[in-house]
Amino acid sequence: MKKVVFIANPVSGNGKAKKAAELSASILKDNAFEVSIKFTEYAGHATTLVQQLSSKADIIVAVGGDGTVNEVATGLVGSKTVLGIIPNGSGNGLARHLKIPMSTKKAAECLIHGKLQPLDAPTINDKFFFCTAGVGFDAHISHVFAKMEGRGLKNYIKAILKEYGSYASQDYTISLDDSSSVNQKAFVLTVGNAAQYGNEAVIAPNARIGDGTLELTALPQPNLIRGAIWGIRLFMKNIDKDSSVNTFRGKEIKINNTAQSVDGHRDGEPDTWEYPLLFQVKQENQITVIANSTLV
Ligand SMILES: Nc1ncnc2c1ncn2[C@@H]1O[C@H](COP(=O)(O)OP(=O)(O)OP(=O)(O)O)[C@@H](O)[C@H]1O
Repeated sequence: MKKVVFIANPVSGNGKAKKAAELSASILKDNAFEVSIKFTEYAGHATTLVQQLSSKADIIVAVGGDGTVNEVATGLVGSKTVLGIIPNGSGNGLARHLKIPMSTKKAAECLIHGKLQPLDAPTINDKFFFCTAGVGFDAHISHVFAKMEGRGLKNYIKAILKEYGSYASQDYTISLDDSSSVNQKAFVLTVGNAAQYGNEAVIAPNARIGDGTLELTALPQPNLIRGAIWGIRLFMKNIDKDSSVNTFRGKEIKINNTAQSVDGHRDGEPDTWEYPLLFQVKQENQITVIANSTLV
């Protein structure tokens, strides 16, 4: 009998994780899986729980958003235990990339009938990310959003509209693998392991989760019209086709700036890093995830 542990973040998705964990656990139990549920008690707890439990489980399922998925997946690096996801956040970028349904019942069925896929575990200055990470306006928004009361898409859009006019592009130098560096003035620099931020907003359309490379998308300072076009292109999944946008690809991406440190984001959660920034994929860190399709 396969052993499945659900790790649910009770604060994700405005508190709906308990119900989602219980419903999905009961569906797996009815299909002859041995199930248990653990709830996180603080930020970072999911990684500790996974490190304690992974040797006793076949599958560990993150019930939450990308922040919870990040913590569970981080704990799985170096183990053979498979990652499952019951999406319960506001963006659910990695779950959407994996075509996992947003309905809890269907996502639970996907845990039973889905396909195993290799998932790279890239790092930014030695901290893992699985979906996207980067610096610039989106990272700034993740820091502003973290200080707001309440979460959800509505608050996220509120933060974007409030900060848009006052945020200025920065000068960066970018080097890929062993190549020489290029100078890039950018409003947003996002590194994709998976393609999207969440909510089907695709910032790195050619990112593939198990191909051992990262895709960097650089957006210059936009005017209002350009910003609106990018908004449409994110959802049309073709931001890379815009003539103002530069994309880069590598196993190792270095980003530097004259500042000492920078506010970044890892899988949508705010983080602060020292320059130079090193985004890196290593084959030995790859884990396995349950997807709804092989086209990831
Ligand atoms: N018990 C807890 N109390 C407070 N914070 C927690 C707890 N468990 C986990 N967290 C933190 O909650 C944060 C948000 O979690 P998560 O990203 O899963 O949900 P979300 O913000 O609703 O979804 P999304 O990232 O898709 O917007 C994570 O950074 C995680 O570390």
